[in-house]
Amino acid sequence: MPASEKAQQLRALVRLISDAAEDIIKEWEVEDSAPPTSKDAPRLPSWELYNARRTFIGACGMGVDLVHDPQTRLTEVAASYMNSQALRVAAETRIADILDGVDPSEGLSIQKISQRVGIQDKDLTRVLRSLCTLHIFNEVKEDHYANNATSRYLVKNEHLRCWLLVHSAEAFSATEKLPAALYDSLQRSGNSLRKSAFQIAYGIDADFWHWLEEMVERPDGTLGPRPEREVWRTGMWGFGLQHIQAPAVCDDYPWNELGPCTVVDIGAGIGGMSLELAKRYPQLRFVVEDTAPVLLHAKAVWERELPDVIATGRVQLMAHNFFEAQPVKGADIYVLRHIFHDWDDSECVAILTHLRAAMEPSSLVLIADNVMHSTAGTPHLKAAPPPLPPNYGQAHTFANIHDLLMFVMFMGGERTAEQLDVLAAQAGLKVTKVWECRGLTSITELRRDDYTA
Ligand SMILES: C[S@@+](CC[C@H](N)C(=O)[O-])C[C@H]1O[C@@H](n2cnc3c(N)ncnc32)[C@H](O)[C@@H]1O
Repeated sequence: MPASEKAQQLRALVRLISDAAEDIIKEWEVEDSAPPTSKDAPRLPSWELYNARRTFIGACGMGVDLVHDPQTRLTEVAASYMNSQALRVAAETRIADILDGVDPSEGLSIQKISQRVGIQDKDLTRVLRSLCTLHIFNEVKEDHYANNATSRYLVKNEHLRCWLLVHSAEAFSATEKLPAALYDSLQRSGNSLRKSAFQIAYGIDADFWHWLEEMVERPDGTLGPRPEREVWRTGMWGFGLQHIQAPAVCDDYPWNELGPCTVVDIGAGIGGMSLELAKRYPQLRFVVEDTAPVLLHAKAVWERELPDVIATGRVQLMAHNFFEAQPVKGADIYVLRHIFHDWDDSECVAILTHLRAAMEPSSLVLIADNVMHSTAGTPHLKAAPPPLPPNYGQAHTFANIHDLLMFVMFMGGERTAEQLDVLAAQAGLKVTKVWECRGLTSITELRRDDYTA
């Protein structure tokens, strides 16, 4: 690229960064004047903050690409797993907890940290210096460390700690086999003949979920649940789903504009999404569907959280296999949150076909999943301001990571709205709108293909 073109691009990026920064500061001030109402509920950024953030992050990322030496940048990307593993070590050894309460101007010596975590001080230094360079922890003076604003989030925060381990332990080992899982994909037709990268890495036929539920021998010789199970329960289901993946699906779809409606929550788990909707939107009724064992757990949660809703029948718990005919006919809304990304295309079409058979002309299907946005853009999603690619470039990184994570662990994956539309058409449905939500998960609305507004 000629220097004049690069200069033009760099100036445009710096302008974006500068404008976005002012918007961010304004929104920080607004946030400061209204402290969070609950420390447990995810705090949603305003749309202004959300958009300014992704513009800022995207523009910084694109600026780095523009000004960095390309060969060094490629090398850094190729070796970026080192950062992941450094953070994993810090999470496993609870370094943020060790630094809690330490004088931020003095820090704690590497020798003292090293004694607490059981790693040689000069080796641990490598880990901590890598993280400090990424603005996680502070090296306040030579070989003395303290928490900073980012690492402080990890202090006594078992949910976040486990969420980080979900992404850096088994998923890391599985990702090493991503090339192996890809390179033989043309030789094998149909997912039933293929193994996930996780299965290849662990040399097993069982899928991840069966592996996770296995009983294993503990150090004392007795049998017990795999320790990883608690990590996934605490990190994924107890935190990440609500706080990081889908913080806004109950806010950014116009639930409050629906009249009295029946929402069928398919593969609902304990019905976390319906539970949240039931608390906020009293006009909605729910059918929570999953397998019978999961519903036992769901019943206990609903009885504890919303006993009236269960007693009055505003929610019904119904055992149902989503590969069989849908028992609730003509519901207003069928919602599937975080279901499709677990399944192959043919299985998603089978699920949709059963829904199509149950739908009235006015029924809706809402698919709540990560909607992939490519750098080529799509009319379904808001495009970033130029010169950013339409998907906001590096601000979309986590979506791509998550797509690959679903693939390596479960042979699943996330889809674009266009890919969903192709599946919908095979089941007699069509994508009518994508409701973009703040966070990873958005809502794609499907209607019958004979629907006219
Ligand atoms: C990733 S979880 C999503 C749970 C929930 N929708 C949420 O967003 O919290 C997938 C759910 O699908 C359920 N599931 C898997 N296969 C199923 C089937 N054939 N029929 C019904 N539910 C199924 C699982 O039991 C699990 O609760």
